[in-house]
Amino acid sequence: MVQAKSWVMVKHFDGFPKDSDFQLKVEELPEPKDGEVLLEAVFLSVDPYMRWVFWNKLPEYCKTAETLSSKNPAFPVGSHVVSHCGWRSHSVSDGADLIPIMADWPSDVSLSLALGTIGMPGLTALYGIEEVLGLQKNETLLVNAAAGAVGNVVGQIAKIKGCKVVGSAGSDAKVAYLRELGFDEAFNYKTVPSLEEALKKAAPEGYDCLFENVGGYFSTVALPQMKTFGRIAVCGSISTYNDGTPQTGPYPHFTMIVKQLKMEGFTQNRWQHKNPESLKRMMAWLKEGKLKCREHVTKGFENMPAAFMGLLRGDNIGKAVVAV
Ligand SMILES: NC(=O)C1=CN([C@@H]2O[C@H](COP(=O)(O)OP(=O)(O)OC[C@H]3O[C@@H](n4cnc5c(N)ncnc54)[C@H](OP(=O)(O)O)[C@@H]3O)[C@@H](O)[C@H]2O)C=CC1
Ligand SMILES: CCCCCC(=O)/C=C/[C@@H]1[C@@H](C/C=C\CCCC(=O)O)[C@@H](O)C[C@H]1O
Repeated sequence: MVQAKSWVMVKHFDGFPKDSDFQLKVEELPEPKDGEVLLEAVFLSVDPYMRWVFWNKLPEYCKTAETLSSKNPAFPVGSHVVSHCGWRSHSVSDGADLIPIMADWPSDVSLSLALGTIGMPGLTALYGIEEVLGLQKNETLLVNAAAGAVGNVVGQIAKIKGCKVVGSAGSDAKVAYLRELGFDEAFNYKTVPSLEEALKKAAPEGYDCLFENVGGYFSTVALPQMKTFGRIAVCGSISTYNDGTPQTGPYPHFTMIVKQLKMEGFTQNRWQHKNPESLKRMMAWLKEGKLKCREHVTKGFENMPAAFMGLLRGDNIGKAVVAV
């Protein structure tokens, strides 16, 4: 018998999540039956979409876990997987929801990156750029929440593709990090006197592509800065996730008509058939030093809600993860 800890939601979020919305539970797990495995979490992910998933109670939360005991030959004891079975320290799985960590994962690369650059957020960046935007060499790309898990990879891949990259982020330390990564222009959207002027100054020629992570006011100001026939990949709209009442206009349609813009929302799982090849490609970039990784690590399973709320507040530079 193993004692498993899990975080559950005891009250629906009302605006920004609070400590009292979460509760830590402890339960005894049964031994795995034939075909099952017992997993122990090594790293757990906190992601913005969990603000919604918690509410809908979808079994989506992601973690890397090690197999402790196994009655499923596909997952031998000591092997590592990405699992989607919740904010749990231990879980029993029949293997259906488990993704083995990429074969030949280098021993000097932390497994936590399977939740970040070499995982879901990295794939989001890659597919947003290649499948949605079709970004071309010498184009100018704008990305917001640029120092976060998805945004920093967006900027780095766009540089690999020979583009001019402008990033916005919410602190001077984040802006310094973007410059370190090779972004051509970066600014702190919280302290610039005018967002419109900052966007114009960074790219007087206008933007071919916008990788949209933030939405809301940022989007309203950025759209008129697009070039005619500009493309926008709507990946997220984090500035609206904690709104009690939905934000209302200005609405984008007039600008979209005048500028003849193309806007497409997406989730990265549309291209999951490409994941094995894509992850290999990104791991190669990482090993060649073309893709740098930074993480914001919170220690301790008991600190999951704090890590999650910190992410929504913008505490993280790079991917926010919890190390058990
Ligand atoms: N479509 C898809 O398949 C996926 C979409 N996403 C989306 O991509 C976006 C980025 O996710 P991810 O990289 O994991 O998260 P991040 O690591 O970027 O963390 C979230 C960041 O959002 C910024 N932020 C928080 N509140 C606001 C606000 N009110 N206005 C502007 N920025 C804010 C903060 O950075 P700062 O200090 O710069 O404000 C914070 O660090 C999210 O919108 C998410 O929902 C993520 C994964 C998959
Ligand atoms: C629900 C708000 C999602 C905001 C964008 C985002 O962060 C997407 C992340 C996806 C996530 C999808 C989760 C929920 C989507 C809607 C659920 C439903 O009702 O079907 C997960 O798939 C990982 C990211 O691709």
